[in-house]
Amino acid sequence: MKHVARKRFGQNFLTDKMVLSDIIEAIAPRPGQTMVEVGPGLAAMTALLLKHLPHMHVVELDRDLVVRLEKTFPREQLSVHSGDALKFDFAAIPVPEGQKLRIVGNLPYNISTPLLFHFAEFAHLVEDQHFMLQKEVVERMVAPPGSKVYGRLSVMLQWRYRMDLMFIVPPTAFDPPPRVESAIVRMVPIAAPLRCDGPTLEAVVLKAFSQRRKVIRNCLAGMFTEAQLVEAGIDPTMRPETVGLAQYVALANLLKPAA
Ligand SMILES: C[S@@+](CC[C@H](N)C(=O)[O-])C[C@H]1O[C@@H](n2cnc3c(N)ncnc32)[C@H](O)[C@@H]1O
Repeated sequence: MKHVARKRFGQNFLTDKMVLSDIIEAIAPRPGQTMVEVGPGLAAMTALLLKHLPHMHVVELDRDLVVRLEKTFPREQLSVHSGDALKFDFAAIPVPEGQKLRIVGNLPYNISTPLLFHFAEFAHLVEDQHFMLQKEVVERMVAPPGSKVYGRLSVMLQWRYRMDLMFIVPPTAFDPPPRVESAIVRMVPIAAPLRCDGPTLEAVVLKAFSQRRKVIRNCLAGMFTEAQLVEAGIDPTMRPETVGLAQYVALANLLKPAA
């Protein structure tokens, strides 16, 4: 029976064979690797990945799709985890000694930011992540300081990952087509991120970017004195989008030194 795409689950299914083959090439799956796909949908990517992998895991929220996946693929080939990826414990996936998990997915765009923050909790267990996301989101993720789109997402993710926008995918590659352009991003966790307390960094960055057009001294008034900004290597008249990751980390360490 034909599956009708559900908007509330962010369902835009990839149908373009060239794009699918480019994605698989970018992921470069190898037998023996432990891979989990988030939101497999109608298995367009899953089926191709399984040509390279004897087994993989998927996490899918839509129960109709879960049933379809279980009917299509034998259990020895596909472990289907029925549920919400935002609540999924990626640490529960068994990985052979000395190996790390690879995460892939054409993600539901309506929950992409919370999903990215959820994945970040497992960064130490992960080898890499390849995701299809809204192009604007990927541009924010990889933006350097000084860019108009550099913000909370850039700082928090660049603290944990090395990231590359691999290529752009047009709406015509999907059924139904989304209203926006998409992009593939590669995220490789940084082995030794700059030491600091994550929630404190998050709090500093959130406050800094809550009023982008003000100078950093005013954005962070009440949290840091001007002397502390200078101590962290920041000119108090800078705007939040020109302050680099190392400076935000230095500020977080002033509030709460890394354990
Ligand atoms: C953009 S579609 C991609 C489908 C398929 N991978 C493809 O490329 O054609 C997003 C998929 O994520 C699933 N999904 C949505 N929210 C989810 C969640 N919270 N946890 C797990 N899967 C979710 C949807 O049901 C859908 O299958």
